[in-house]
Amino acid sequence: MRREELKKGLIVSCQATAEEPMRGSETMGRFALAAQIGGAAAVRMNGVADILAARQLIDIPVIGLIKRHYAGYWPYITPTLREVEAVYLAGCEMAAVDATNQESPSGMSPESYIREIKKRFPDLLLVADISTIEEGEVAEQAGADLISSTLAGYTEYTRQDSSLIVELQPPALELVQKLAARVSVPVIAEGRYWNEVLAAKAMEAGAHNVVIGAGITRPQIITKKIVDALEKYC
Ligand SMILES: CC(=O)N[C@H](C=O)[C@@H](O)[C@H](O)[C@H](O)COP(=O)(O)O
Repeated sequence: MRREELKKGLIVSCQATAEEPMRGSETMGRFALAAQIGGAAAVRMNGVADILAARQLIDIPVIGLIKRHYAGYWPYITPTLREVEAVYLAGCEMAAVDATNQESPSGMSPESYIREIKKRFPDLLLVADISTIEEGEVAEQAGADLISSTLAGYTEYTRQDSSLIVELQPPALELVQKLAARVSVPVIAEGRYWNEVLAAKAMEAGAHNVVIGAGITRPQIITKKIVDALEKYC
């Protein structure tokens, strides 16, 4: 797939951790199908089983990733070449990888990690998941095809000093705006965009795409947000 073929607009992240009630590849595949029916430009899926389940049902592009924790390391989104290869072999057009400055189990800097992935998998579109503008610029120079704000607010150096848990903080819209002005590759706004209002703001800020995950595919969180909003009436 060529980068120009990715339609602008919404990408739906269909992910659930082992503790979540929607966990199950069949369910994730169905979320992906619902996203396609609703008109999403692409989906973002974690793990080979979920990717394959989606692949059977949809023909829009799949951004694959594998979340894996290596002891002693923080990066966990497709952190080594082994996970990139698995995503590639599962048939994804695109792969999302950690491109932050935190020490990685790959043993490589973000720059050499991206260069190595592009060398080994030249036809895989590479989405660099970053947390700062500088990381985005380095990722572009190294050859990333798209830059996503996925990890803004999640790295040690971007965590906000707030009593709110990070998932409930506002999205990093300013970062998206600055990044879109600084890099020439498409920017994806991702992380804490809950609805169409925030998604539209991301597009106005210059994003090519906006990813919504929890706001569509984590019903227990959607429920809790609404329950909390109604608390004063109950
Ligand atoms: C930080 C991290 O691990 N983000 C993950 C990246 O793949 C997913 O858990 C998020 O759901 C995704 O980025 C979409 O974000 P949100 O669910 O906030 O719309």
